[in-house]
Amino acid sequence: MEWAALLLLALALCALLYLLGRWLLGLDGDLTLLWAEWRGKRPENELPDKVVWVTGASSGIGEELAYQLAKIGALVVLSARRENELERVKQKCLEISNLSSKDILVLPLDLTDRSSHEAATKTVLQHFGRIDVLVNNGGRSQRSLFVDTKVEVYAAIMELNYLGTVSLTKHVLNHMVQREKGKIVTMSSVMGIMGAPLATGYCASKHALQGFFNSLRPELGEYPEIIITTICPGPVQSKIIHNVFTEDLSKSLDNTGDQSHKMPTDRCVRLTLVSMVNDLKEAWISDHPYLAVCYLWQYAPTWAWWLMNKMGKIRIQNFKSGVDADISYSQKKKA
Ligand SMILES: NC(=O)c1ccc[n+]([C@@H]2O[C@H](COP(=O)([O-])OP(=O)(O)OC[C@H]3O[C@@H](n4cnc5c(N)ncnc54)[C@H](O)[C@@H]3O)[C@@H](O)[C@H]2O)c1
Repeated sequence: MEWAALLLLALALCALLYLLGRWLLGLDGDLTLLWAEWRGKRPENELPDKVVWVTGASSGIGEELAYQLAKIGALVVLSARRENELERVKQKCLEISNLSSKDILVLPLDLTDRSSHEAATKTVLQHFGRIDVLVNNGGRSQRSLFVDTKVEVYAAIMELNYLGTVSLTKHVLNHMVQREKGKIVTMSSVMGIMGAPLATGYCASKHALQGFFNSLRPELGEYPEIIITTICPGPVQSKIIHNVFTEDLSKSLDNTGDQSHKMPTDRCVRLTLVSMVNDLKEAWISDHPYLAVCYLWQYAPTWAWWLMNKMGKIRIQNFKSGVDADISYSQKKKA
């Protein structure tokens, strides 16, 4: 009788552990973020009529941000370098929302042309009278080994991902400090937390952003209504691989590989908006194994370094064989 009870207890424990494991494996964001999604403020209630400036709005995550913001009724500023692409995004925003043309400002902007950022900020203020949220989203990744990569590539990555973001933030923050309110949301990456081969420069630029914003936040202590949020996505479907820096500034990636194993763009953007309206300081948005590695990197770095060595070998092998560097971590290998 006693044995039977013990057996039943063991079986129940195994079932519980199995269910817990399945639940943990299904998570695609850190626990604070997923709690906020479940119990916190909803973007639909918080963002209507807010002026949200999105950089890198011509493709990928920035483009999807424009659509979800427009549907919710936020007033949007769309920035990137290519005006025709921004006009295309604006047209679609108008088709899927109740916004009118004046509610969406197309503002071409090159993040690396820092001398233009003050005037761009003034243009937004002239049009809308305020900036409630700046989303620093524009940026490019990297696929190249350090030994093969020219130093000029490192300078270009920092100029775009780091200095471009810092420069625009500076001008917009001046306005937010005058108003004593506003939100600055920056697309960092899980690569801003961990390190990964083939992305030494990209990781460095995202680590720089993390350090910068984590230091800026306490500098703004006397403005409790100015919120600094960094978003750390893992692999997400977008044009990022088409636009990566390689070992040479003049070279693009020959084979971009299949991207369908990555997190859908709309899910990443939804969780970004949840993070924005719930004033999260940092949010991790990723499927496994990157989400698990984020936790390890934060709480047990020795294990994370061991695991990254294993994953790193696969990344480099994939890259050299012409498939997407992250393909093997996914359940469905299509490439
Ligand atoms: N897709 C991912 O897997 C992933 C993961 C983590 C972080 N991110 C970050 O998300 C952000 C958006 O990337 P994405 O995945 O949508 O890639 P994407 O290539 O589809 O979009 C990047 C956007 O940045 C713009 N951009 C590039 N250079 C610019 C410049 N000089 N000036 C102004 N705009 C410029 C592009 O025109 C485009 O609109 C980036 O900061 C990226 O680092 C992406």
